[in-house]
Amino acid sequence: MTSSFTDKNEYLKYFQARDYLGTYYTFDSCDVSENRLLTFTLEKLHQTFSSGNITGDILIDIGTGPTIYQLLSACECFREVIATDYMDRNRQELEIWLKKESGAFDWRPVVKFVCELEGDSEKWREKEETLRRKVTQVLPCDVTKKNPLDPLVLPQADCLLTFLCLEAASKDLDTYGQAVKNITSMVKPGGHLVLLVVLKETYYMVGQHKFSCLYLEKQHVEKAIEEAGCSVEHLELFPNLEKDTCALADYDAALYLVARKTDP
Ligand SMILES: C[S@@+](CC[C@H](N)C(=O)[O-])C[C@H]1O[C@@H](n2cnc3c(N)ncnc32)[C@H](O)[C@@H]1O
Repeated sequence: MTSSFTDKNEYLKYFQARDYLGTYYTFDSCDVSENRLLTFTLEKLHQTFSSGNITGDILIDIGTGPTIYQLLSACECFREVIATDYMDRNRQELEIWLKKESGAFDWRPVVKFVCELEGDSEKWREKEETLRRKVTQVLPCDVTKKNPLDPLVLPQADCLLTFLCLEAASKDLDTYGQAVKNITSMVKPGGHLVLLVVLKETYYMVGQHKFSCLYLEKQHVEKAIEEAGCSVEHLELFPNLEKDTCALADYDAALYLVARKTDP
């Protein structure tokens, strides 16, 4: 595959949930600290959601993929969590974990890490059950549509997460800006957006396949957020120190960002 944009058909053909999980979320020694981006992200999510400032009825995660790590801290703060993804296979993988079916991916090292941040790693079973209970729907979604959940229309969410999705789904900066607007329309005025974005990345690997990523600089993300009627409340950068030694992805840094929707 060339470095050109990975379109939806290629995602359907080549993005294997198990390869993705195996590459980015499997830990040889059950020690999550070997994945520095993941531990950074979990720590930031813990800080954001343990503050008690972001709570409400509905949390929507856009482009959940086959992963649950991003929901572990947040699920404590909302009555209901709605997971979404473009691909059936990812949604199925998620359902397997939610329904505790055989062969479900083992998220225990990650769940225990989050419970440790919350003060008691022994509570991992409770945490898993809380998340399973709170995820009420796993829905198809396409961020390039004006209503990403089309034809469904949901009440606006109190908070929306999107981790490592929009830069994978957007072929250029205009599409990215529009995708940010599309997902922001799903949030209540005064509600929050929490994003994890990789900067200056051109590709990431899933199994043997290379997936494109829109090359984004920090100011591109800030501009898109502001043009979607949001103001940035918190922003942190995480440098990729393994850029030259790890061929899995070529991002320069990851950006963790919390914004508030100010315009209706
Ligand atoms: C790099 S994965 C991120 C998955 C997960 N959020 C994580 O943090 O690991 C990118 C995700 O974006 C999804 N995706 C790609 N194009 C999309 C689109 N147009 N609308 C919604 N999701 C899309 C893919 O199916 C995939 O699950």
